[in-house]
Amino acid sequence: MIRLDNVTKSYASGQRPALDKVSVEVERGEFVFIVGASGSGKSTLLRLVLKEEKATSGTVHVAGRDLAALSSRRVPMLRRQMGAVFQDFRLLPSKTVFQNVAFALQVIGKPRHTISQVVPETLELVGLGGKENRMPHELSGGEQQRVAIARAFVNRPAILLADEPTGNLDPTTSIGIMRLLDRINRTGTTIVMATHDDEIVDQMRKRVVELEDGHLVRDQARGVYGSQR
Ligand SMILES: Nc1ncnc2c1ncn2[C@@H]1O[C@H](COP(=O)(O)OP(=O)(O)OP(=O)(O)O)[C@@H](O)[C@H]1O
Repeated sequence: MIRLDNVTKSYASGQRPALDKVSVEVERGEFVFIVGASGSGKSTLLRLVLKEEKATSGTVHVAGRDLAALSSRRVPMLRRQMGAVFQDFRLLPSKTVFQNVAFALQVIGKPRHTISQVVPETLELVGLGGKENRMPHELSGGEQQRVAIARAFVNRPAILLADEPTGNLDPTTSIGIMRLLDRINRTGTTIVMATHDDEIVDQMRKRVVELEDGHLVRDQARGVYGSQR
């Protein structure tokens, strides 16, 4: 589903690369944590998969396509197969919960009757049934992240990328968000999540890929946060 072969990403010459000769493969339906200290390259890895950044060398394949060979015309097609959620939620503040989620379908041209059916279903799935008309500022942090997850998942993408999705949430709320991501993963969606949250990684016992200064230093099935090398 996702494959990086010997990928190096340098943002500026003279600086050490953000990723240095990283090779990793994620199969369809997997749940993978990317862990590592601040600056180790986690977000860079996710941005390469989203084709928001270009690898300096090496190749990135997503859903069978070499991203370097993908014309800019085809990028929207690629992005439709991926949802992304972030630490800071990134909701549209002047739109309701419903409108925030519906927007993701409007921009890809889905008809109104589909939107009016799929958005409430997805809000129900993430535990926000009945909150369609709230504004983002009327929601707790955990609820705002649920809206962001609904927006990322409403088009049922094959891949969900999450960059520190629990970074702004307290531990109890974070557990709820992880349960939701786990449920989405069980529907067959591949999930790659960058995180600093050791408790969550230790509880979930999923595959753990650890980065250190841009190097992949550990790839462990049913891993924990702390390195056991
Ligand atoms: N747009 C950019 N321009 C220049 N350097 C960058 C850019 N983005 C990231 N970097 C550098 O690349 C390295 C890896 O950053 P990255 O954001 O991928 O790390 P991270 O592991 O996600 O960190 P954090 O946990 O703090 O988000 C860092 O040294 C960072 O300063």
